[in-house]
Amino acid sequence: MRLGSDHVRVRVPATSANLGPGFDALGLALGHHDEIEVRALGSPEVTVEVRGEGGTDLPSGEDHLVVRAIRAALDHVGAPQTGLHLRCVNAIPHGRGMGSSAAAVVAGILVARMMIADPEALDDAEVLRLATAFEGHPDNAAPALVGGATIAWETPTGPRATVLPVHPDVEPVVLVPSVRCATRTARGVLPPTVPHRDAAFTAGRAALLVQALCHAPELLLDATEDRLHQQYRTEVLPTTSELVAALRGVGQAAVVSGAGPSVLVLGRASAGDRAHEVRRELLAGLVGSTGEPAWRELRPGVDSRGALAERL
Ligand SMILES: Nc1ncnc2c1ncn2[C@@H]1O[C@H](COP(=O)(O)OP(=O)(O)OP(=O)(O)O)[C@@H](O)[C@H]1O
Ligand SMILES: N[C@@H](CCO)C(=O)O
Repeated sequence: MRLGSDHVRVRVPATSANLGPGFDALGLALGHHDEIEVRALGSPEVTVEVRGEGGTDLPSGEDHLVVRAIRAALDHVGAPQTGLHLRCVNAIPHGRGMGSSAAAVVAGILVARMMIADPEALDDAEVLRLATAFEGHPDNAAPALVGGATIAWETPTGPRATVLPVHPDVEPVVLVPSVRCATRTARGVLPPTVPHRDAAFTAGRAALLVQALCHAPELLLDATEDRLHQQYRTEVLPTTSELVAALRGVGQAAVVSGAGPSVLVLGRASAGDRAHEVRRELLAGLVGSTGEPAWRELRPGVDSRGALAERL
């Protein structure tokens, strides 16, 4: 496979995985994006400029996650490697449960798709397969790639995903703390097995959640109950767990966003500003050690387009 373009741009959304009971399966694309512009260089060097999230703490060479994903995708289709210059404008917070790593990986693979002469060699099925190999699970990569709410699952021939028609009244709200928690840490506290009754309870809620998201948002509070992962994560996400419980106590469909520590509320646009006021009051009580606000609220909307890539 030869290269066909030396200058490409990709825009990729944040995502919230699990949505409560859909552990490693359900995900939702959010209207909050990273943008990456890449030029192939004649020389073998790699340079990375980052503005926004991660601007001071990401690697600036071959170890950068987007570069690693580009390299893996070029190798996958037998394309030659090349020097690269990346300009990243990052809005997705890192280590907060908003799918930053999946966004970086999907972006890198789509950069490779746009750079090669035959982009069909990296169709969506291949992109999801490669991204899942990086991530270990497809629940963030699927909505980052195709947008909207997705159910992703693994098969012997690779991961697959299907898009759900989200009811227009469903309004995602993300409460983002200033602290991070690595996904590896939040997966490390999960038990190897769970009681059968908890698995059965959660399977029923995951099925109900599909109906609630698509047709019956009034069921979202019941439908977002989970017994597979959130209770175990309290150990590493104590404030997140308290906030989820407090919000659920006042009728808001709050869950841990991805592996945390952010909280996702599946709100309703028709509910007006009262729900926002309740969240503002709860968050006002959560301040950092120096008195600064420790949490912020994002109302990003659902991204229904997924990642966009173009040759420049
Ligand atoms: N845009 C990016 N460019 C380079 N590396 C990134 C980028 N975004 C994330 N990363 C890497 O991924 C790490 C965060 O990944 P992690 O899986 O822990 O959290 P997350 O993806 O933000 O959350 P979650 O998977 O729970 O939604 C960062 O610390 C950084 O190393
Ligand atoms: N399903 C994953 C999402 C975060 O990558 C988890 O909860 O660990």
